[in-house]
Amino acid sequence: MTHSLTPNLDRVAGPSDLRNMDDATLTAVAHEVRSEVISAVSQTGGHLGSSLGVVELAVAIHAVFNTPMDKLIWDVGHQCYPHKILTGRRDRMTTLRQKDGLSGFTKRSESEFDPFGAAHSSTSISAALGFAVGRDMGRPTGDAIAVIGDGSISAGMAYEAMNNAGHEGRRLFVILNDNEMSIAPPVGAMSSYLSRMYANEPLAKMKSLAEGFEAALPPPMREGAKRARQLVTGNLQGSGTLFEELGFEYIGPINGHDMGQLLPVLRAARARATGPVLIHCCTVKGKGYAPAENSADKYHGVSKFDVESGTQAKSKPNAPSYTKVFGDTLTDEAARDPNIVGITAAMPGGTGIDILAKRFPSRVFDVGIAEQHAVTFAAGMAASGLKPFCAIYSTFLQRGYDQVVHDVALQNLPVRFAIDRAGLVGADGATHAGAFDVGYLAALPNMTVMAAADEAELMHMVATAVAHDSGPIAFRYPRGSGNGVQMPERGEVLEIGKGRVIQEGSDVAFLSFGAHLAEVEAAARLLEKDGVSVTIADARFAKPLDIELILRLARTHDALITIEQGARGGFGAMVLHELADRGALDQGLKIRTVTLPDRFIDQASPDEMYADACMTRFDLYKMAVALTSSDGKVVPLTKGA
Ligand SMILES: Cc1ncc(C[n+]2csc(CCOP(=O)(O)OP(=O)(O)O)c2C)c(N)n1
Ligand SMILES: CC(=O)[C@@H](O)[C@H](O)COP(=O)(O)O
Ligand SMILES: [Mg+2]
Repeated sequence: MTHSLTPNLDRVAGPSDLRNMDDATLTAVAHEVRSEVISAVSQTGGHLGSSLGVVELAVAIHAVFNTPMDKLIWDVGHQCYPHKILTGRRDRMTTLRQKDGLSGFTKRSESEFDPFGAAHSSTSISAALGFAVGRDMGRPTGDAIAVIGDGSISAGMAYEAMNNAGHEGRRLFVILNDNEMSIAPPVGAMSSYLSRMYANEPLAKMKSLAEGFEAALPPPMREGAKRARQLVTGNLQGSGTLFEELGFEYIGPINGHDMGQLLPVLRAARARATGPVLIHCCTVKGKGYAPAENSADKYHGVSKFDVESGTQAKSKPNAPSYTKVFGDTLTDEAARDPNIVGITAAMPGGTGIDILAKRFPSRVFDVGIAEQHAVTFAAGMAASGLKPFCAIYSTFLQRGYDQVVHDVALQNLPVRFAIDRAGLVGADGATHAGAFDVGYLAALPNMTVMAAADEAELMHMVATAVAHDSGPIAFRYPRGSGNGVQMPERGEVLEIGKGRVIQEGSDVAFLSFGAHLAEVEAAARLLEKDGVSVTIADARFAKPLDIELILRLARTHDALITIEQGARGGFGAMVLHELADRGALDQGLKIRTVTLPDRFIDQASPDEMYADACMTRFDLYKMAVALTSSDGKVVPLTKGA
């Protein structure tokens, strides 16, 4: 007879089962959930460290609150793996972040236990407050609980929400999961403030509990709470934390791995709260798995790994990553130009800004998860005469859009936007797909927008951005490694608004913008086998466009196809506007725009996602054949269907 390694977890089909368990069994369940998370992520890769840090929290919250009637909202959602295991998705954990599998984040369409989707940070308190208002206005919904990390609570949205929640005074629970880590070590005054809050206090003590909460706690904790409050505030009224000033009842700090603290505190809070409550839990990122706890990044995001040793299976790339090429090139440029500075919003490693920071630490600014501030901060620097490189992933820059419009473009300030993770990124799925930046940037007066076709082009674009002092400029490049092309010694300054012709043909012209060029070249090889003569051009710029080149391609070919790794409303749309305005579409030109479809694409490998988007070489080939065939029959792509 075989014994299950998870006898207690095996009894949990859903959170309601937790509510019939005693505290010791809940502790045992947490232990088993932790091994289950490690085992699943070792096979799939994913956000391990953050998930390991909230195992006890997930068990305790589901045991105390009445989910799914009560709405549990995980900020970012990257720590939701224990929650998924406990909410009926245990048997699908090895499909995490894969095509047709479980999302790596919370997702409304996936489970009734995911009341609000996430992946971008700092939205949970706003959403929870929305649910609280819904409840108070008679909607069939219970309590609202937001769990937010110390990194994510540094963002403006979280304060906007707390400011509003304190004013509303509605019953609402915010659990601050404070592990003293963002992706990188957290930065900023808020992070220092949180550290000070528990630096001198044993975790078991309560700093400031209202009388009602204290009374509801078991006697030893009640005494500890009172004592701690007196110690810190000198009186029993005990106000003074930032959260209290914002109108929250503050409970904590407590040890977020000790069920003996978590369960009574949550029960007391649930029994007594009348307004917004903030429960400050101290946790350890990577808790319970030594390789994670001991690593510098706490295994924030890992690839598949060997559980015994913690060694991750990382394939050796044939070419440097775009991120590294950007970081190295910017550092070389910065060595020549002391006005260059770098800005990142909590992603120093992800953006390659850490390379610049290593060489010129005083010229790099990590502002925390604060993209809006990052953009306006960069605008101020540009106004002062510096050359700021604001390096932000395409999707996260969405959060700073008004700042790009109002503070940068409108004032024509030369902020350089280095837009990493452009296009489809794979396992993080739709929330992280860099689909919209070309559309939202190219729409802006004064803005110059470039996309790198390969890593050498990226070097040229960094050099071009350094030289371009007359207004804002952006360049985009994808996640992952380059194509292994020959790299120049140094990037060349490109002529603004000029594309390049890769090969001349006569039947069909592919006008590519950005990193899909290699796929376009592969399509051209297929077409040439069929005797179709193909021109390939790399537009380099979506704004300003190389009108001369585009008009020539339109005049001299039967068909023109634009290609970009972005949504509709981007490069292709800019080309169509220009051609239409110049009357070039009046003569029956066959033109098609290959873009991402008008729908969100779920997680899969980038190749699978581009196949789903009908953007493979075979799709391009079929489109070109249809456009150039003598009967003129067009085979429409199925995108958007
Ligand atoms: C708007 C936005 N910017 C950046 C990120 C990238 N990001 C994901 S998790 C994370 C760190 C979050 O830290 P914290 O909230 O403390 O959670 P922890 O990983 O420590 O559990 C960052 C910067 C994001 N998801 N959303
Ligand atoms: C949750 C989150 O937003 C980040 O951790 C993100 O998953 C990082 O993505 P990269 O792996 O592309 O840096
Ligand atoms: Mg953290």
